[in-house]
Amino acid sequence: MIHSILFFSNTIHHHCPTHFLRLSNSTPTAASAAAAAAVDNCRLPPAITKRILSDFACLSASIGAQSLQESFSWLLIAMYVVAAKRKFRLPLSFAFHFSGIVDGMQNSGSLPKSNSFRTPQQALRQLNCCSQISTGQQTSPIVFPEKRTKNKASRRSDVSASSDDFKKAKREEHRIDIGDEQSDLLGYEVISGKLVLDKRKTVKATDEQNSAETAHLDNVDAKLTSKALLWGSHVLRLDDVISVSYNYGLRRFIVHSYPIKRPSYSLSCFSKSSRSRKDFCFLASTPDEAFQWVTGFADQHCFVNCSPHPLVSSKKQESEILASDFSYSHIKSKRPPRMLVILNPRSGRGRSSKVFHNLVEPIFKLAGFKLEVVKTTSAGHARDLAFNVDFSTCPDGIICVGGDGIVNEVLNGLLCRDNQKEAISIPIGIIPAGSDNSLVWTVLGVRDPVSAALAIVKGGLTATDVFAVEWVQTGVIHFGMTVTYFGFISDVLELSESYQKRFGPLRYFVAGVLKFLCLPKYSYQLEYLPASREKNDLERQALADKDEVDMSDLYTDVMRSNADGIPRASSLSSIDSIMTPDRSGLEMDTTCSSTEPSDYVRAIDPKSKRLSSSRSNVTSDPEVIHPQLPISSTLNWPRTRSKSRTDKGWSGLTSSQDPTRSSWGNLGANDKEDISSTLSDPGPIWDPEPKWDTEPNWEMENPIELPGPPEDVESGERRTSRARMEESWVVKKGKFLGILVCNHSCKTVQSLSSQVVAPKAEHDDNTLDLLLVHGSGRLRLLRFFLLLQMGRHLSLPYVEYVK
Ligand SMILES: Nc1ncnc2c1ncn2[C@@H]1O[C@H](COP(=O)(O)OP(=O)(O)OP(=O)(O)O)[C@@H](O)[C@H]1O
Repeated sequence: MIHSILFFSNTIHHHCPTHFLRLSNSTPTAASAAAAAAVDNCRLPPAITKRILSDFACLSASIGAQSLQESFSWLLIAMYVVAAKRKFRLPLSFAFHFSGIVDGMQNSGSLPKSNSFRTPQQALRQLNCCSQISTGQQTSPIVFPEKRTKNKASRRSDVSASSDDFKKAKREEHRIDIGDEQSDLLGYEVISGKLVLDKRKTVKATDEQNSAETAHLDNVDAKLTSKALLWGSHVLRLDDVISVSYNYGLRRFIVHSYPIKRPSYSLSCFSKSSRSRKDFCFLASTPDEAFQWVTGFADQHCFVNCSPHPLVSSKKQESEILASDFSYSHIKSKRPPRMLVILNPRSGRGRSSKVFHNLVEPIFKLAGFKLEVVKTTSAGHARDLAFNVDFSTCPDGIICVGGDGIVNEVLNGLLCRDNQKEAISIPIGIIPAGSDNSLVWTVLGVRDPVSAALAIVKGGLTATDVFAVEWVQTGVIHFGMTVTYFGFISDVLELSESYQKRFGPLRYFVAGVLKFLCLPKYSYQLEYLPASREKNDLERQALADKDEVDMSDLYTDVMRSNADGIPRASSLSSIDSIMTPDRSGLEMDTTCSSTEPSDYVRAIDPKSKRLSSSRSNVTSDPEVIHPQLPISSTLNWPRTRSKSRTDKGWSGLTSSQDPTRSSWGNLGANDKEDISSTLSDPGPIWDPEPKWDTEPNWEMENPIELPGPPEDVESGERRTSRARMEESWVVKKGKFLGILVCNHSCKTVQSLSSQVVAPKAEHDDNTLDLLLVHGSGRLRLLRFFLLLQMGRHLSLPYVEYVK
């Protein structure tokens, strides 16, 4: 609405200058005074009121108005424009509320009597008409694009509407026009006609056959577009629709939705907007039209829960019904997805089960999901489940209900499987029900379980980089998607494990205080490869050389391979790239080690150094940066995005290259909860297309590039490129309070403001962002954490940020 009004005002400005001249004989002072009084009556926030009046002053000065009523129309437009700019929500009904205020003022004598107040839509329509005349073109964006599906409903209802209906429709006409003005935001029209919104709580199946029962109900113009259902002044976005319930042969169908409910302005400081279930029961004019409406929803990828006619069970009537009402073909709805739900009952202080069963499960049920729910019994259970699950039982994905820890376990379980190729393509859905849900908040901008469930129902995939951390002593690899720490935070997380039973979620605080009181000095040598443009170019070149196809291509392929065109099941995230352990581990200590940028970070503390059997040269100067060539030229070739090779070859290689290490599938004791749990980042853009229902075809050539050994034969050109990349390695040695390696910007979940830890980091940019907190001492540490809370930590002179 708001945007379309902005759009309209632009249209007016561009196409209708003569019209403005015609209106320029107004009385600005009287109009301003009346406007001030009317706006005041609306009780909007003072800042917005002020802005509206100043915008109105400019507007009326530039266009003028023939009458006070004209002025009010412009004033109302100014209100919507200001509200749009300020992201303040004026509901669609506000125009009517405002006109009521003006009428009230007129009746009470505070404004001169006038003809009926024109809504801005009417004013706009008039102006727009002029613009069309003056330009001689059809410029109005009001009109929906050509109907894609001609339907009987609209035509027939037009013809068959009774005169009463017609009068009612007339009454409602101005309302539906509001929806019309949003047409640019609402996509193309699928079907339109008359519908009755039935608000009766209990309705017998036979009631609707009796037209007397529904005669008193209002018949309104309704329209289903590719993005919303509109009726009267209501707009229901299809993104908020879960499913449609429908009985063949009836006029009635129910639209199940979870629209966002925003708190009223006065309460907006205290309560957040939330989603809650709303079912809208509609009656079409005929069963035939109802069928078409429901088919329209199915065409827009809404799940349709079709049932037989309620009387079909009654044998006596069956033949009659079949003869009269069941001449319909079946509605082709999307295939209900099958998923595994892994629920950590301990998450979120034991509230996760309640969250799932009360809030989330009903949504999945409405959407027809077939779920197998498994509750974890201990730490590590989720990883075992993901490691062992037969994908044919959950082809559409795994939903994690809990905090970041459970997601990380599932990720690690999947990536440790023999069939990684298939495993990394299994979508992971996340229902935030833990005490820390930074990943889903970070990557999708979703914090509440209902929105997360809705996002899963709607489909779409978000590709996410995955990094690997390797314990050099044991060779254990741990995967993560958020952040990995060295130094103080790492120690706190480790210590907190031992307080899990005693302190529960408070354990982080207890461990933090204890560690702070006996803060050690952390010395590290750190090696990293800064992400430079040159390096990125080289990498891109290398990838192009290798004819690389990434994950998104895979899903595109899957989409294309879908025979019936219904999109595939999806989830909140999928694993886009995997870091490989460095095969040259015999020569050096690495924490991450493929040539993905994330593996361009290595750090070693003295303890690791002692334990490590092999070590590259260490520089003696603590803060000296110098180029180094730490990697043998054949062993560190970009692998994650290169041509695929067999799964076994990949995991087998690690052990064959380095007998001291276990394979990738090592489910070692060092695997613990993702230490990303305190941090997150703002979400990416969803893949706009839902991807339900496409069968993955694992037999086809899988374009996912799994990590693998480098090509044996390399061109001289490539070798040169790599040598140049390796030359840029930076080595830092000294004391660090902490080293944070972030895969995304890490918005802190707890904070009210939206400051982030690593502002330049993104979840899918093939780089990791390093935050180096140099030095030692409690005061420094305290300052760092205090400024982190305010988002100003990067201003500290001892904090270094490297991409
Ligand atoms: N049934 C269980 N009993 C005990 N621990 C479990 C169980 N299931 C999973 N866990 C462990 O609990 C850890 C934390 O789980 P999760 O992140 O889902 O919840 P949370 O509420 O965010 O956790 P936190 O306790 O960190 O606040 C996981 O890493 C997992 O290893």
